[in-house]
Amino acid sequence: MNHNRSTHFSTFLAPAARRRSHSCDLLVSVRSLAEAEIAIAGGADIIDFKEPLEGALAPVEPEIWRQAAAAFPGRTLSAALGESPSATRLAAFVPKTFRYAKAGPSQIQTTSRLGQFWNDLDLPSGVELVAVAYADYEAAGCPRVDEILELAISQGRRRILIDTFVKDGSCLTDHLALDELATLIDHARNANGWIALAGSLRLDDVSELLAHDITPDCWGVRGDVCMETSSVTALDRRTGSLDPRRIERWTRLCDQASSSGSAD
Ligand SMILES: O=C[C@H](O)COP(=O)(O)O
Repeated sequence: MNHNRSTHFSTFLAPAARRRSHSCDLLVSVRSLAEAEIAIAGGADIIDFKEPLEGALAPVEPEIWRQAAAAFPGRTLSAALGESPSATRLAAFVPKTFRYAKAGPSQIQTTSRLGQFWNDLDLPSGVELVAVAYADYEAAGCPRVDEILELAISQGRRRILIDTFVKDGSCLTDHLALDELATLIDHARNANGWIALAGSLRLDDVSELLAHDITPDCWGVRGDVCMETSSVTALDRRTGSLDPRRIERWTRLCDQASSSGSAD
């Protein structure tokens, strides 16, 4: 974890603001109904459908969304739509009982084009867009995280996910320093936003972030809840099978984070 890189942010606000009324959700990305059942049994709050083999935010087949909507009524379901133009093409197919849809900003170089991209997504009315920002924005060819957060706030969008675009083993904190993350969370909270952190995070990373009072509204994970294989590549890990014990460990950590936050 790199704590000492230069920052685009000038302020570092007090941790108390970050912990205000804090409760913490766990989002687990799954690629099938069978995986969704494992994630639900392990205590995940948000079941996010995506195909990890195809990229950071790649969609599963819309047929899997439809089956999930029928199989898991009452659960909080999310669909990864991919980047543009896939997201634009798929938005209207998200089942209306899904709660969230995530759309990636890669190769959209300006905030004005990104704002238009979001506005053009034809999501069913009950499905809320989660605006995604990539910590490795240069590799993704999109605006910086703080610019995307600002754009989301200016459009009245509450949900933002900070993820990584390149899944090569580097993680969120290799691209964003602690003070940057703290400032982003405070900024989102002050605008009544909800902010999720992801990006090849491991349990140890999350423990360390929590120890530094980095307390988002949600942690998102795929790779670290998959079985460890003999292969060491990050791609193999995140495309492997889900490990129920690891999901439970993440759930426990989120529960602890929620209870310590709500005591403030
Ligand atoms: O939305 C969250 C992502 O699915 C996280 O995936 P990852 O932990 O493999 O980076």
